[in-house]
Amino acid sequence: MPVPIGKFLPAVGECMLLTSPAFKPTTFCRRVAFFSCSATLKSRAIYRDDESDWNDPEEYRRRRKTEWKRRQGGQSFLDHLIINVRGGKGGDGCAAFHREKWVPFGPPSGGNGGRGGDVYILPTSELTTLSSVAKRVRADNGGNGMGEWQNGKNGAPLIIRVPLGTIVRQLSRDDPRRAKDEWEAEKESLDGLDADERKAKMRDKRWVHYPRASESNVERDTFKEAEQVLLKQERERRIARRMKELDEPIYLDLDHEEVVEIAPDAPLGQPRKGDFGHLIASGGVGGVGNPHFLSQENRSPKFATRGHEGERVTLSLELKLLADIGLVGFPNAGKSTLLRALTGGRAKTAVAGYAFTTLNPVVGVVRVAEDGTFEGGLSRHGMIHDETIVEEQEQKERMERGELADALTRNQASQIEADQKGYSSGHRFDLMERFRFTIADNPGLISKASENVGLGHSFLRSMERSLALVYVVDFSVPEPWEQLAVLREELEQYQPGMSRKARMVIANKADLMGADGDPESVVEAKEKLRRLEEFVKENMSEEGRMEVIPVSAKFSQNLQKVVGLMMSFVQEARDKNDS
Ligand SMILES: Nc1nc2c(ncn2[C@@H]2O[C@H](COP(=O)(O)OP(=O)(O)OP(=O)(O)O)[C@@H](O)[C@H]2O)c(=O)[nH]1
Ligand SMILES: [Mg+2]
Repeated sequence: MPVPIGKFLPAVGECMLLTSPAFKPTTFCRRVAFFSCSATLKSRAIYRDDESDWNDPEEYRRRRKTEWKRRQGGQSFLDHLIINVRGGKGGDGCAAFHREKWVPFGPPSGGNGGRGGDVYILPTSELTTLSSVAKRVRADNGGNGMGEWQNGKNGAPLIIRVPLGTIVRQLSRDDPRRAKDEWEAEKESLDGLDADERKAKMRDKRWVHYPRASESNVERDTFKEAEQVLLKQERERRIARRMKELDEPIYLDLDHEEVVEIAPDAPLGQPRKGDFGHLIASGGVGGVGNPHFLSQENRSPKFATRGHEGERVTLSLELKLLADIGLVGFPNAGKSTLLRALTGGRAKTAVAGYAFTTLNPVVGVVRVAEDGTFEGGLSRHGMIHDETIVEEQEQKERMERGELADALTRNQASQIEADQKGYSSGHRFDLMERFRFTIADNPGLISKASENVGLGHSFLRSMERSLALVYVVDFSVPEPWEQLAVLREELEQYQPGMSRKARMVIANKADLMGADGDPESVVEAKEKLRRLEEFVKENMSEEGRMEVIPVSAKFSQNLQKVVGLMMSFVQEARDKNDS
């Protein structure tokens, strides 16, 4: 039997909620009132710092998590990551002399150190998020040289795999998030030491001495000369590196998978160019063994050099999310609930009555049939999208009552639905599907987000590539248009012109309007909708005509229209991009 929810949505031409015969309208309405009330109260408590209950351990934990996220400044969103990369250190050269029977004073025979491993970055279609990328990456060190002219082995190259659509940028020197390079790190380690200690430490880092020869070595002219040469080369290397960082910092837009094709007639052993992707940090060169310092003046050099440190770079990785539509709204406006409703509960995004429940953008897929029916609207179980904790509790209770033992599987339920309606969700929808698009649910945006209030606004990066944006406002607050003005302002603060991408305003939680059945509150709700529409018309005309749609995400009401409009925005933008 169809049951109307509230009085307002039916009044604006909304459909009825179809329920199973076992459904009890009275309990249902009581539950609606209870949860919506608690949601509003809770959200207010979190908004105002002074009112929040710091003694509640659960709330305290949540606030700390949100605060941590905010301090990360967007670094810990899945689509943005800062990583420190280090090439492997070169292996040390060896100071040794050849010894064999009847040859007591053989020639110097220390081998050279191996090269440190290089670090490469490789785009691959096998990944879709940056979550598997480590924040600290370090390639293998080269092996040390050994006696009898044995050179150390080279460190293995290390490949960082990233999803297609990743932008790699090297952080500039003045960026506080950049890790120190090898010279800065050394300088820091010398802080607080006197001149002699510094010199000794610096030497120790660069030279390997034959056993018990270190003191005599440093007195010798040949060593002093070699040290001068080494320091000069190092200075030149440092200047060259810094110039390179300044003139051509790493910037890679990894949009295409690299297919390495080697000509069939290529000679054997030809290096497989591009196999590893793009070189981003080279490993340090290995140190040289003591034969390198053999000269007329020094017939038995008792020193060798250590391997160079590998290059250190700090990279910002940014994955351009490929969601067609981005939801923008205040915390608690119901963005996550809306995404769940549109995807029939398939998008796993947490819903709760406190601010900043969503900490990372989440993408869901909306599938639409020829006649405009969307998959989310078919799901019998997904009709009511309650808070995650409530759903879990219900599930638990059902399990304890043993109801789930006889419950139909998703496929069985789908089969019954298909028989009844001709349509069903899941794999069966594949046959009907004619159009699909993706929607990104985002963390809440609040006033002064551009000044890093709330979670800041760095997550908006994930919406830069969206084809269209949709505002979601909480229609049950006294003046929803105020939210709209703030959202628009914050989008502009993030990127001038970004608010022009907005195409529609969703006035969510419309079920709360006129829920008491009082005709006066229905009139009030209609008036509020009119004022919201007027506000949009007067203040947001730059974006073109924007529809204001009252919906109830929680009860999946009026979503058909929303899907229809979203589909047309996406289609239009795709056509434009193609032409
Ligand atoms: N009555 C009613 N409540 C809703 C509706 N949509 C969402 N809610 C409730 O509003 C609260 C917030 O919902 P969320 O979906 O977590 O809101 P959000 O915008 O994702 O919030 P953040 O992730 O914090 O930005 C929850 O208690 C929901 O149950 C709706 O249409 N009607
Ligand atoms: Mg959310």
